[in-house]
Amino acid sequence: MARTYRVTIAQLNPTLGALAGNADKAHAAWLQGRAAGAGLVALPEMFITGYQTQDLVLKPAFVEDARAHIEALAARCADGPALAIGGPLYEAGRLYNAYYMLRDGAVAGIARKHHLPNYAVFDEERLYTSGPVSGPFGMDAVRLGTPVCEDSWYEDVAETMVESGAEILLVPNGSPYARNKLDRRMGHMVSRVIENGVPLIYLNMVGGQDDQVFDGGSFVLNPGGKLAMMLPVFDEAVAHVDFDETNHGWVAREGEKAVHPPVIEQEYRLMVEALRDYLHKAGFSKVVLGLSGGVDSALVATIATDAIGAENVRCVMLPSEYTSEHSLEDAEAVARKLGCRLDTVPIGPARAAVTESLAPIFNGMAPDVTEENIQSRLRGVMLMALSNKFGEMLLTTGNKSEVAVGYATIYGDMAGGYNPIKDLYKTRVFATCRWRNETHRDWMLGPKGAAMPDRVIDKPPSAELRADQKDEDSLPPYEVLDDILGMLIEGESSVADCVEAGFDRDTVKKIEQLIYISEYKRFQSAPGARLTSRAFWLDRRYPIVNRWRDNS
Ligand SMILES: Nc1ncnc2c1ncn2[C@@H]1O[C@H](COP(=O)(O)OP(=O)(O)OC[C@H]2O[C@@H]([n+]3cccc(C(=O)O)c3)[C@H](O)[C@@H]2O)[C@@H](O)[C@H]1O
Ligand SMILES: Nc1ncnc2c1ncn2[C@@H]1O[C@H](COP(=O)(O)OP(=O)(O)OP(=O)(O)O)[C@@H](O)[C@H]1O
Ligand SMILES: NC(=O)CC[C@H](N)C(=O)O
Repeated sequence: MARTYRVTIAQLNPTLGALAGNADKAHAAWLQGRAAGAGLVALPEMFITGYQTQDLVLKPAFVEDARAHIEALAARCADGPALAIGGPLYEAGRLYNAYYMLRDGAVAGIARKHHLPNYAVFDEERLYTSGPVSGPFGMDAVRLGTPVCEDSWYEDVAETMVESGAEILLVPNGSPYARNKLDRRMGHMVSRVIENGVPLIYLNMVGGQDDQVFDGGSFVLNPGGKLAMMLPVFDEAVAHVDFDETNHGWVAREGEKAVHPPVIEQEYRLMVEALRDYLHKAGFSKVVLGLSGGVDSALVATIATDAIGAENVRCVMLPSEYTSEHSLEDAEAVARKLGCRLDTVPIGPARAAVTESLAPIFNGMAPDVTEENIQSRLRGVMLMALSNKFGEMLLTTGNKSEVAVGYATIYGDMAGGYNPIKDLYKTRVFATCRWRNETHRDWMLGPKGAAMPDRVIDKPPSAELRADQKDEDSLPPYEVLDDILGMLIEGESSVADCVEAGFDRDTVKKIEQLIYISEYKRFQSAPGARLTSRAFWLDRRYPIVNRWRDNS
């Protein structure tokens, strides 16, 4: 009689360092798999520790603790299916990124990651030794090869495993979202099944860790590359994959095929998940932010409301003499539509006190950006006071265009613990606001309908730090700025490339200069949700002091 084999895959959200909690999640998935008659329950890469551990994994006590939790999990899961889970392995003076097979109460086998990613946000060569390519795990009915994440982006590991008998490939991943990443993953995995003629399970985790968000989207391919199953993005899911033995080897039965939403929705969801996980995993349940009546803080307030609910979001209007009537009205309208609390804290009296204190030293000097920045810093002082008093994390609101050119006040509006829109260019801020105004999904805790009035989106952006100030007094229009930034940052293009593309050379040189001289601001800035493969922090590491300029 033809045999069948069931693998339960657990697309779950670990918390970095919460070893016992992650083990409990793995155990709960194992119970589901056991109840469903699975032969194996599989979890993603480094699930016991959470991913990415960065240098924490260089601490021997952490690795020993992770190993102890894996062994305890093996004992808990003795009576039922095998359990496969990622974790670190310290062996003969070397550290590996490993995938453990637990069976009959013990560690039955270990695969060691061979290809260590060492680009973008990954530094695995700094942390781990490249392992030898292992042969397959012999399970009850099948032989299973387990290339770990990056291993499956190359031909050799899967090929060697299949040559040594693997009949099914199971790829555990810690693969964070970046724009169009699913196409890249799919391209690599289709190549592996076509080259090797065996089915493949691609298993990713979900959830936010610092700036990165693991987007799930686990899937199953049959030989030839046909999709047999697709799980949703961002949701936790435990699914059963059934394989039938045929004359041509194992074939996965067709199952759920989730259709993933368009990029604008995925990225909005990502910013929501990133913020919620950052707060909850760090032990916060509430936030505070300055709501200016402008579009950036309106979007951040909306993301926060969708992530943790209006009752946990405090908005604060901190007007000065330059705050326009429409800003007051717009801040009020946004908070009302979202259902958030809005407090008003005028900064005039504090500003007068600072001006008076500094007057003897500034005597005879004309006002300049110093006085503008004092206002911004006083807002930071007030907002951090509220944060301290009420235990609400301060959100900062600079979009990627501003962060790129340093258009923000250090220790002023840059004050804050997390920036949900740090990797979202201003032109995308506008598009995202329009999209959210027209769209509501079950996972949004905020209200249906337009939370951001048209005027908030359509008015010319202004910092309102002096009379009649507009962003375009200091910067090119955002459509132009964002295109140039896209070339200089995402594309690493030269100044000559930008001129060739039709941009004015003086404008490009000015933007280049602003990017380089604001490196110190980004170094001191809050982390934020990573959307692209060129987000500020780990993807792009530039020197702070740098006198090179591109004279092309
Ligand atoms: N390489 C370096 N390494 C370390 N520190 C460095 C530095 N270069 C300057 N600095 C320090 O940084 C200071 C200059 O930076 P900073 O004080 O931020 O001042 P700055 O960048 O000159 O001014 C802030 C700009 O952001 C604009 N803006 C836009 C949007 C919103 C807001 C807002 O506040 O709401 C502001 C504002 O209109 C103004 O043009 C220097 O005085 C110096 O202390
Ligand atoms: N009057 C204000 N009341 C409350 N917060 C303010 C006020 N002005 C500025 N802020 C805070 O400082 C941030 C930067 O402000 P600013 O208005 O200068 O720049 P922006 O990038 O155009 O942001 P926004 O689009 O939110 O106005 C705002 O997003 C907000 O969090
Ligand atoms: N965990 C990993 O090996 C990450 C690198 C991997 N290729 C990715 O999906 O981004």
